[in-house]
Amino acid sequence: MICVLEDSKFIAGNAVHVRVNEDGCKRVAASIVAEIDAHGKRYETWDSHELHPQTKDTSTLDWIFFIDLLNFSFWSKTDVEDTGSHPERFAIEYHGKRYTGYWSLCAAVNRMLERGIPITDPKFYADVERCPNGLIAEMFSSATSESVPMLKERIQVLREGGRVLVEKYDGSYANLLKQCSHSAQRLLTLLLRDFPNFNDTSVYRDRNCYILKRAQILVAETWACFGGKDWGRFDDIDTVTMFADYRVPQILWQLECLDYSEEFEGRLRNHEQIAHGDVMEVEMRGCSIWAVECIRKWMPKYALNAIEIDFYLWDLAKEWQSIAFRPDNSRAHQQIPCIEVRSIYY
Ligand SMILES: Nc1nc2c(c(CN[C@H]3C=C[C@H](O)[C@@H]3O)cn2[C@@H]2O[C@H](COP(=O)(O)O)[C@@H](O)[C@H]2O)c(=O)[nH]1
Repeated sequence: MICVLEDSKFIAGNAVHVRVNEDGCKRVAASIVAEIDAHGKRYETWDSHELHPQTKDTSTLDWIFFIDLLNFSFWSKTDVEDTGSHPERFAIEYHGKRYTGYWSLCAAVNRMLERGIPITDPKFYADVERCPNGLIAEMFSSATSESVPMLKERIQVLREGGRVLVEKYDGSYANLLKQCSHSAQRLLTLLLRDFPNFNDTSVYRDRNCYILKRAQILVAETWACFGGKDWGRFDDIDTVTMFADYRVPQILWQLECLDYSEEFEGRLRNHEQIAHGDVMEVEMRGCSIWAVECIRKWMPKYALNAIEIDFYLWDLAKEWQSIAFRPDNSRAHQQIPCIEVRSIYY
């Protein structure tokens, strides 16, 4: 039985280097409530992002699956200040604009589709003859001197994802969804059973803990893209947790929802590359999931689920990154580097 929530509660209850700050979570809950009072719900804006597909059909499903196979590790060793716009950090040029981070992935995929290459069709990217490694490398051809991180691993993950969809689900994500009876937990179970690359777990104090960042964001983007209906209908969507990436923990610390030990904060500020599975990394990821659950419980006025809070925090983190808050006396304006872990899981 998969239970990310129970595992994150276990991690948060035993963590030494990361602490969930209830007062900070309460303050953030109040600020999200104020934001919704003023501007309405944010997650309903999935379509508003210019690089997200506007059509709502099975090709959109295959776009989302393709993206969430590759949705990991875009942080840059070149852009040390993490401005997102360092002139030499890996970037994809598309329609005259440069995209970095997660958006570079979306731009790279859309650029291929516009060239008439069916890159998101599982039958295509599973086929080494029709879709050789060089074509995938070409998809990620950078506008700068830095190339996409982990290209070799991205190709391996793509081949596995495409092969399993072809062999078990007749070459489409839609057929996988059809076997889930509108259950997010059923989808997570099938993803873990059939696609090893989604198996994002870590051992913490001898317990195997599920984190499942890319598997859960796949559910969430499917749900958000289709507005919770049709292909996006999941009757248990509220059981999906926040997705433990490297961007949301950063803003959770800035918003004082997470507190770090001096040792962990020092490792982050020294830009130490940390191994996936390091105890402090697992504590950061588990406590981030638990912090969002704490924010949720302080919002009786709006029954937001963890996905909606996550999307709000991620979009806010990207806004703050773009205006590069300079350090001032409040922690909210201090930058803290994202954790530097190279992993196919986030
Ligand atoms: N927890 C969480 N992690 C998310 C996202 C998204 C994209 N979400 C968009 C879609 C709908 C929403 O409204 C957002 O606009 C990407 N990531 C992760 O971040 C990292 C990339 O960061 P950077 O290098 O700075 O771009 C990488 O691990 C990637 O997997 C999210 O929403 N939540």
